[in-house]
Amino acid sequence: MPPAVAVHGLAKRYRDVVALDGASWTASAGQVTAVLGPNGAGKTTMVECCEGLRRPDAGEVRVLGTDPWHAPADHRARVGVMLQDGGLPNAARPLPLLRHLSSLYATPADLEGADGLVARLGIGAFGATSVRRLSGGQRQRVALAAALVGRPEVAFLDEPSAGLDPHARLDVWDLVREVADAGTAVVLTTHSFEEAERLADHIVVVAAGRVVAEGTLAEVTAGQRLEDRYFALTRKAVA
Ligand SMILES: Nc1ncnc2c1ncn2[C@@H]1O[C@H](COP(=O)(O)OP(=O)(O)OP(=O)(O)O)[C@@H](O)[C@H]1O
Repeated sequence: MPPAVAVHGLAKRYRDVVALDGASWTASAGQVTAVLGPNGAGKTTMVECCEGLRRPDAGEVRVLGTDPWHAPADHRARVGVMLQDGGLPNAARPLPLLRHLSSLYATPADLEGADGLVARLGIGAFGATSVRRLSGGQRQRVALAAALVGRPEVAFLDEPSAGLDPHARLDVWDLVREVADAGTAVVLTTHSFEEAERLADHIVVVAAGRVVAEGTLAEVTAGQRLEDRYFALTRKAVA
């Protein structure tokens, strides 16, 4: 089976800033792929190119076999997206928003059942509060539910657990694992070694716009701690 996400030689500049400099990696169905790298390494730019939100300058991106920049609406319906800033409308209230999004899909995920996204992510407690009044962690939970409500075949999650309290982090990890086990290719960016170690089937380390390591945890770490390997791989790029 071809990879759900295939990125080859991806390059992107913003004026005189080289954000991506020939990055190549893949992500597979049924796996959690964690993308790690220092601030400014190019992770968000890379994921945005995969989401069809940014046009690459060079290289090739295929998501479910399709070029996301030119993808039709039916492709976008197969892809879940959680942006770093949440990307939620400020005036919306979480429950009506999620119900609306759910109604756009033929076979949405369970939203309000006992084991639905609202209960799993503790959204009920603030389901009627407008997004602008939510805490950062509450917004993130709503954004994650919005990304998953359509049962996507590929889910791009930009730092899904950053800033969450320890209980919420565990809830998010359990949910992400289940979603991947059900067949979704989950691609998440993270700065957490613990998150990558506990959750990732596949790890991509990015530094200065290039992929400096890719593989299973065992392949990437080669017997070292992930943290130590990460510093060795990325130190030169941020120096
Ligand atoms: N819209 C933009 N205009 C100009 N420069 C940008 C823009 N977006 C990102 N950059 C630059 O591109 C580089 C890569 O940024 P990007 O956000 O992709 O990194 P990142 O790895 O996601 O970082 P972080 O871990 O801080 O989220 C950085 O130097 C950043 O300043």
